[in-house]
Amino acid sequence: MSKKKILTLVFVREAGKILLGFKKRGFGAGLWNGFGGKVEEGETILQGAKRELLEECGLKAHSLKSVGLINFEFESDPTILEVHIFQTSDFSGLVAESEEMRPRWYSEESIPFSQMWPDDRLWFPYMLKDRQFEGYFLFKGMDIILNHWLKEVNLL
Ligand SMILES: Cc1cc(-c2ccco2)c2oc(N)nc2c1
Repeated sequence: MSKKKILTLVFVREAGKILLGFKKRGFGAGLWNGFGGKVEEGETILQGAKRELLEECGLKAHSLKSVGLINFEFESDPTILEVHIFQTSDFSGLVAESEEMRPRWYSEESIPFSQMWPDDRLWFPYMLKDRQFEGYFLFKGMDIILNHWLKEVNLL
């Protein structure tokens, strides 16, 4: 029976730049990514996304826009990671490093895809154009995509 884990990812955008975090430890360590993690018991996905953003980089999101939903699977593990992806430009606070993440603003023209999960270069174009999408990726290890699909959707 395959288990499902619900995770969030939040990307902060401002003036042609996007805030990424360098993951310092744990799952995805050594890669630049959005801010997020597991949704805890008793919180909504939105609450979990805002909580992780605040914990990981010090920013408080006042609103989040849903941009994507991706199911990830690893060949070696039956658990499906259901990742809810959001973006925000409606935030306050000062960017701060945490135990988990080292934040850094990147120009949208120079995103470090070679130091990110390999799926990112496939779906970032949707997010950067504010187009909503759904997708599925089957991984072998951390860096080989065995199979995937992506489709644009219109949710709202
Ligand atoms: C397999 C996988 C997982 C995640 C993830 C972990 C926590 C939230 O998302 C990814 O994030 C990105 N950008 N690609 C990813 C691939």
